[in-house]
Amino acid sequence: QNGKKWGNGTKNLPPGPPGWPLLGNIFDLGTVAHQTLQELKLKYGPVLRLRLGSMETVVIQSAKAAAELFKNHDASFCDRKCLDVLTSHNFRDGSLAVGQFSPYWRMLRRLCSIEMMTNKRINETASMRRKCIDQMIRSIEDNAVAANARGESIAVNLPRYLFIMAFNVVGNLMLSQDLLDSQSKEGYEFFQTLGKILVWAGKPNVADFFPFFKWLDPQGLKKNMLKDMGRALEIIEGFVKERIEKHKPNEEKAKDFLDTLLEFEGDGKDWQEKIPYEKIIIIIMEMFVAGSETTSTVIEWVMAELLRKPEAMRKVKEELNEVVGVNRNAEESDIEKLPYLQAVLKETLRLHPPVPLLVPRNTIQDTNFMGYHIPKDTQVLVNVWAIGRDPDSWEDPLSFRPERFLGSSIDYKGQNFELLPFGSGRRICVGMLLAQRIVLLGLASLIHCFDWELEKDLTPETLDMRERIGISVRKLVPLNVIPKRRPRKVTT
Ligand code: HEM
Repeated sequence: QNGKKWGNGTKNLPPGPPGWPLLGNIFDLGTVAHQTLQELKLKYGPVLRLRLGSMETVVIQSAKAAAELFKNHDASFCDRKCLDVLTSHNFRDGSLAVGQFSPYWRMLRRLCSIEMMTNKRINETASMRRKCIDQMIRSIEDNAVAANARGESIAVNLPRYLFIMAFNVVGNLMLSQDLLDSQSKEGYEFFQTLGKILVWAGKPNVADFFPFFKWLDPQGLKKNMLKDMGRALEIIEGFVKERIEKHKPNEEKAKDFLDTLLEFEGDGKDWQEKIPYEKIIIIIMEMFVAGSETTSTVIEWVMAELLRKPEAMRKVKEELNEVVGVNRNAEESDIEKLPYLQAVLKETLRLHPPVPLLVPRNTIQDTNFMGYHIPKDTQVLVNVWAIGRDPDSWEDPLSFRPERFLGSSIDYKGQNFELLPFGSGRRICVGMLLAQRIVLLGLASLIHCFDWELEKDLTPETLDMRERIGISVRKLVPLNVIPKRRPRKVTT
């Protein structure tokens, strides 16, 4: 099919499988889309065209094509294609992540970048992250002690603890509050409701492929989303009201993100008024959706890879012993002195990017892309999972070898197109620097405080590394591991 002219017969659209009448290539996606798409690359090359029902889609699958997109065409590709379920309760209109490229989006993006992407602002909240990570370490230990006393296995379901930690970090940044402490019934309900929202948003929906089905909602996804998102927004609104009550004006308190949103009165450029209250609630909720599971999933994948590679785990521990020493906890200020741990994170993000196709883009105009015609309103997916495993970009791509990054300048900050777990360009993840801090300090603390062992019936060779699809790609089988306290002083 390469180079064949499609559609109106005059424009050179990218190649792709022929597909069924009406349905197009829906069945070509398989159950794990990023893996199936990688296989299609072998036949059709790195720029693939699919028709998903009535939705035109282009998939980018090589570092060279990604570089072309982000360096030369980012402006045409910087809108988002939005899932139908995410239009519930006008979510899209307030959202940064799936919002249309618009003055509102530009204003919000700038505001978030200042709050989350500048080292100065991130440094101001270092002790809060330390506190949330210490709480996690303590509760893993308490759980192990209690299980031991009951004569049960002390293995812990690690992703559960990680998710709670990441969720509380976001809660503190947004609202100066641990939402998941034992006191907060609403916090727990919000946490559970968010889990359901992630399920509804992660399921393929017929209404996205055939707008005609929107009103029918044959899978009931919109109905479920309306209910659960409605409840989640209600709970967030409750927290916001409570937090406004608590922080009286002129009181000396560290500013949180809610303060920033409430105080904003226009930027003299894209937005000249206050941010409407309903939008503030949506923005805060979105940060929980975008920031908790992604971050906790990465830590789980790193731990799983290290448990499969005892040699790499040993090197991480040695580095920590050398830099941090045995009598104190790791701090964020240690991170730059931990090059091996940083390399381990890069290698894990290369093999297990939690958002493997990035958040779908949408073209805002007809574009000539690498000699192909890409019409306006085409969904654009970038398969960073396939690019991370591409033998044209990586030597021995399927092996976990953190050493490949030692002495290399390749990073995941959007400039090296063979490694794009956070995307690139105008829509690059706005929480990237924050996520990096949480993940690296979380890992350093988990590994410095405990020796981790697999359960009796598992070996590094038999650890299950299959993927589970949702809004982020997690381990199908949650990592259950045994924490053994290292013989030294730990949490403060
Ligand atoms: C390791 C953890 C994370 C990963 C792997 C990740 C990944 C991504 C990716 C791939 C995108 C889309 C980028 C693109 O289209 O080019 C994105 C967007 C976004 N992320 Fe993250 N993310 C993580 C953590 C976070 C955190 C902690 C937050 C905030 C608390 C956050 C907030 C957002 C937002 C708001 C967007 C939308 C940006 C926009 O459309 O302008 N993310 N993230």
